Amino acid sequence: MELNFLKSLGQPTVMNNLAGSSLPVRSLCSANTSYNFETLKLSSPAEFVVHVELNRPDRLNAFNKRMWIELGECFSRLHDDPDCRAIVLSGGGAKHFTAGIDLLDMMKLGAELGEIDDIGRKARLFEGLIKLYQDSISSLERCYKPVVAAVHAACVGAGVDLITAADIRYCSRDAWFQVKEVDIGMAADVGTLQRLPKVIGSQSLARELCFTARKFKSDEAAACGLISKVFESRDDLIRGAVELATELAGKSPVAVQGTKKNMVYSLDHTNQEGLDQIREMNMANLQSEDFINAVMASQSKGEKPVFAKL
Ligand SMILES: CCC/C=C/C=C/C(=O)SCCNC(=O)CCNC(=O)[C@H](O)C(C)(C)COP(=O)(O)OP(=O)(O)OC[C@H]1O[C@@H](n2cnc3c(N)ncnc32)[C@H](O)[C@@H]1OP(=O)(O)O
Repeated sequence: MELNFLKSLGQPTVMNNLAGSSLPVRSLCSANTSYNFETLKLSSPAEFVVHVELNRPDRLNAFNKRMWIELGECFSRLHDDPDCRAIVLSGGGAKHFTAGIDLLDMMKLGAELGEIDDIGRKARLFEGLIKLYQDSISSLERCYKPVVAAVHAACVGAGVDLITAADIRYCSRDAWFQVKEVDIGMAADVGTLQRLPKVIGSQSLARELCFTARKFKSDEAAACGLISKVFESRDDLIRGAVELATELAGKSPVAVQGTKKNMVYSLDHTNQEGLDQIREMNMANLQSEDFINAVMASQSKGEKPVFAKL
């Protein structure tokens, strides 16, 4: 392949940047000790990979207000963290991925609402809360780093909202899913109704699942495209998700993050708008050293390119 046009861009050559270069490497945990959350646990199982665990196992990882807030904060910080290139999201503890919204927390909210007489003021409180919860879920989508959701056992209500905002979904054989909102008397309002039909590509099935709130198991989730891989056990699931995230973290962050940005954008734009956006983006990104290094590494034998942090 003719690479002179790349050299003419005046970028560094692959030799400077192949594996074994002296680019400094920081692990997320040692470099950034400020990821301290009450409801989430973060670790770094591999270089540039962050494992986020929902961490309320004694409440089946149900979403209380604190968890909604911390989730949004966590993903918005990972978006900006150059030591993070790919994320695994799982439920901590052996029992379930998540039991959905914390119903005790909702009852507390009911008591708070009881103190307010006026419907207009009650409505304003709800508006703020729903927006907060919507933004929390959308933070996965807004984060440029790919998110691999790893689901075991129950994934109920808000759990489905959460995983449909992830990029890739894996699960263990024992996983089951339920868009439970209708059965607690509400229309789902933090993402499932928007994202699930697009994820599974069937309005008919999505509406059936949302209207009936029926449970569906891992085999059906895989058959309809909600899940792209099923593992026999939870340990295998986490291993598989970390392996995938590690593979993604080894690739050019300019390329991977640009790909996510454009695929998310293209979900609710026309093909032409998507093409316009990627053209604008690649006007800059094709001048990145990542492009040159990746192309040259693909021509060399077995050498893995090393990419600078982003
Ligand atoms: C503005 C709002 C936006 C967001 C909306 C989101 C909506 C939703 O998420 S709708 C779905 C709400 N969740 C549920 O309805 C799930 C209720 N729980 C269950 O169905 C079962 O607990 C489950 C199948 C998840 C697990 O069953 P398992 O037999 O394994 O456990 P249990 O013995 O039932 O539960 C153990 C203890 O956990 C408590 N618990 C379960 N779910 C919740 C929850 N969602 N919130 C708070 N606490 C929960 C359960 O009461 C047991 O407590 P204890 O008796 O004190 O041990």
